[in-house]
Amino acid sequence: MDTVLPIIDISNPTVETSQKLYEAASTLGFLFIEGSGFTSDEVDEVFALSKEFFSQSYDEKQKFAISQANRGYSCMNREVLDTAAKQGDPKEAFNFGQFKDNKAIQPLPQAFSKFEQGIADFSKKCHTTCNKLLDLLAVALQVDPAQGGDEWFSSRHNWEKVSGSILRLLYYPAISNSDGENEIRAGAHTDYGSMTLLFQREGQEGLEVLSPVTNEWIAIPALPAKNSRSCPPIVVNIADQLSFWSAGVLKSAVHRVRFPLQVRSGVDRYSMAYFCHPADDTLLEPVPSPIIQSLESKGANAAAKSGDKVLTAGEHLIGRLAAAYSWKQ
Ligand SMILES: O=C(O)CCC(=O)C(=O)O
Ligand SMILES: [Fe+2]
Repeated sequence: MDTVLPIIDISNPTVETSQKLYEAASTLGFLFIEGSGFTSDEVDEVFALSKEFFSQSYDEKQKFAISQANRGYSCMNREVLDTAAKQGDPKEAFNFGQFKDNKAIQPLPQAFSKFEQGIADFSKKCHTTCNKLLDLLAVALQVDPAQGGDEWFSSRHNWEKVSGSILRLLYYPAISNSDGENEIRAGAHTDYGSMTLLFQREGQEGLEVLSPVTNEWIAIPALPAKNSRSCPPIVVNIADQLSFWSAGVLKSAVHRVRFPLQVRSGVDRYSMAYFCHPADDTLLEPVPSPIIQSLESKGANAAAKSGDKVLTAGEHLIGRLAAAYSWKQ
């Protein structure tokens, strides 16, 4: 199928798969994966819980208001993704932090606590999928075997270690106003972690990517599933920390959500994002890759090269969240 993004099948990955992934990651920074192993049933189940939670009253949801640890409910206009914007994003979200022994480390509303194990499994599967993609990127980057080789990235994303990884349910209610067509529902931003998986629903499009190649906004479709068992292709995007590690060779592209069709037809958008982060104590230092070293690139980690202090993943995240939620640091 022709789409604006490549669709990469990761069910039986080869060196060619890792090349395709690298190609997409180093140009647009966005791609679709299929053959991920997620079934439509397991994805639909989490979307159903999401719908149930967001349909509750404001007061009910606010009992789980987002904390500085970035867990819980973020109400309409709470988060300012584009920090240059005057007002917050007209969207709602619920963030699940890490799970320990399949239990959330945050209070959960009833809509979720009854399915805690299922959400923990889903979150872990997202994390495992990201680690599979990270290994494939390391193959393409020919990371020095003596320094971690194909597992250089994934060894920094141990599921058991404390990290900023978040499973986020998103809800963009249809807003009927005349200029709604241009309404920005999630301000332009890059993601903070290493990479993000995004689950969308057919007929509820809205994601747009600012192409690092042409500097034009590209509308990302929501594609149908390949067969009745598997879930629709999942959007994958490179985020800031992979860009840091790769001196900007892997692109953490700016993206946003803007309602085109939905507003006219009055359809809500539900999406789910898994923000995969390295362990908090991970140093954001250059990846030992001959490919990166051979490319002349002014990357986000230029500071590291100039001898400045190298940030840890945890330090970097605190700064970004403080800006989006006006937390005091
Ligand atoms: O809902 C979407 O499609 C995108 C959300 C997003 O980019 C984010 O939450 O970082
Ligand atoms: Fe994002």
